[in-house]
Amino acid sequence: MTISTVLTQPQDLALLERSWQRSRDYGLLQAGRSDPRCLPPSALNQKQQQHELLLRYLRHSLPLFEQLQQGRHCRLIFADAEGTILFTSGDPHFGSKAQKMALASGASWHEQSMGTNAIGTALSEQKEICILGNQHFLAANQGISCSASPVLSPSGELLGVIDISSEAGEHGQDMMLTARLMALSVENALVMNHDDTHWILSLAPDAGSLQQPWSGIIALREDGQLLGANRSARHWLPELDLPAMLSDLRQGELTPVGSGLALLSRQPGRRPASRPAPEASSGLESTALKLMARCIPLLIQGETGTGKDHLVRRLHRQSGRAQGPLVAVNCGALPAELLEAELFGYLPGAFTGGSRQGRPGYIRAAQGGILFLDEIGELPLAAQTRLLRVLQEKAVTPLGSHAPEPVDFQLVAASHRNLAAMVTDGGFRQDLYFRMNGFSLCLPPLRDYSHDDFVRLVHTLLAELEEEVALDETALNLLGAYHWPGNVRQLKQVLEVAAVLADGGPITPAQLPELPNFEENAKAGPATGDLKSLADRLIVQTLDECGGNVSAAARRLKVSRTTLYARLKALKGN
Ligand SMILES: Nc1ncnc2c1ncn2[C@@H]1O[C@H](COP(=O)(O)OP(=O)(O)OP(=O)(O)O)[C@@H](O)[C@H]1O
Repeated sequence: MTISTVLTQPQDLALLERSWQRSRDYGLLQAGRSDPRCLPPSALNQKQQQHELLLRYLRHSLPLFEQLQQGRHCRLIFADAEGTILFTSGDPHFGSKAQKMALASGASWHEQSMGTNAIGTALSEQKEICILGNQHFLAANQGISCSASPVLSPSGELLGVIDISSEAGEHGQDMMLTARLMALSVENALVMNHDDTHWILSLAPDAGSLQQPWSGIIALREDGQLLGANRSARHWLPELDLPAMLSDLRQGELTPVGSGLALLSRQPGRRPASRPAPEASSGLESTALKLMARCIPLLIQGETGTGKDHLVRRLHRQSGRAQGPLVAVNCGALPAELLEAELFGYLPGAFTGGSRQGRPGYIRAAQGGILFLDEIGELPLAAQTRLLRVLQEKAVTPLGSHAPEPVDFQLVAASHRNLAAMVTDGGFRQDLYFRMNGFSLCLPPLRDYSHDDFVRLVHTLLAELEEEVALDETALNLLGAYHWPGNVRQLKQVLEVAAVLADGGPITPAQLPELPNFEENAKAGPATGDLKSLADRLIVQTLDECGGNVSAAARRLKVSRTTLYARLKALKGN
């Protein structure tokens, strides 16, 4: 996707008219209520997890927002590509009570439910947009003004928008610029911190613009393979021979390239290449890669948080299609009525409410790369039939067209649902199931990991943390005894929290956060329960074995005496 960086003026009447027309076609009434659809907390949490890196970088850029909008009554919002708000910050007093609720996390600002608005319209038009007061379609939203700027992934997919909303009369043009700067800084952080990044190539027309948020950034692997680029660098890519440049360029020296300048630097804090890669291929992965080389579809099954998405990204990086796009589509997150249009694309005017230019669709966007259909079990039957035809004919016919267009992509599908059972129940087409299930991988839940695999994963996750941190054996054993209903996602979060609490020292049982005890899923045996009660049992047992000597027990537990006394006091209190 390319984005115009020219500020879209509010008087872009053609764009507004298109959006108002779509709002009417969605059946909305101007005088209607502004009640956004709201996600339940579990679904919101899942979406926030999917964007956890992006949200982390957004939080890191908050000082920029605060500095630029100091004292203004406005809110900063991030909404994902479906228009769902995943993050808000800024003036908590801005807006009426209703507006506060409508601008809260979980609310959807897709045009379909909210009509013309900066978030939904920026997503539909895929460009920066400012919607002022009465330019909103719903009268109920006309008290606010908003500016939204799209955020792209390192491979150019639309991830969502950053929006700044204020009272209608208090909206300055600088808010659009702030939203754009925030979007650029988040995009740049995503490119620079791409897993595996060893080299950063900065590009700009002159030395003064180098390393500004709007200059080009390309992330490269140790061997010069492209990992990602920000939106400015994408214009330069066609004229660059990256591996050759990597051998010619000297680190830290400004070098003329085409009509501009390039600066090569090593990613700060990048660990030496000799350190084993945390994602060394397992036997299963190398089998999957061999099959992918023959374009055989893969089906990945596993509970939530077991690492399906992570695996697909690893496979993409190691596959012959690494230079091609990885287009990830969550079939469960797209509204059913939009799914076919988004997946298969459509011609201009194919249906009322569609973008005037038509859309290529995700399948064509995956040309030469991988199409990852997550939650494939949520695909409606009509879309299943269409997808089957695409796989059989290796061609896609966009909505409104009769001319099939050849496509070449690797299909990887994933589901946490039992698809075979869905086939039996008639919820999933059997022929599609067989067609896309060339090879099936099942990712085990964390509770079924062997001790060695669990320890290996813990070390991989620790190695990914920003700061190096050690984990003592008692804490490791406690973690191993827990049943991890949220799988790798949950373990990763626990380690992140514990690392912060450890504050530079090793993680000991004292730093492990309290975890929910979903007993029904717990491992059998005496070592079940939440971490806190496991830790308490261990403390009592150790103290017993040390004959009540607190100093000896603290030494054995590898915690300070003060920590042990504090735990004992809390235990007594209970
Ligand atoms: N092998 C791994 N190494 C390091 N991190 C991992 C690994 N597997 C998963 N993760 C991390 O765990 C979290 C959850 O993984 P992921 O999103 O891939 O799970 P999922 O099975 O796709 O979940 P869902 O079904 O809920 O979408 C992510 O933050 C991911 O980076």
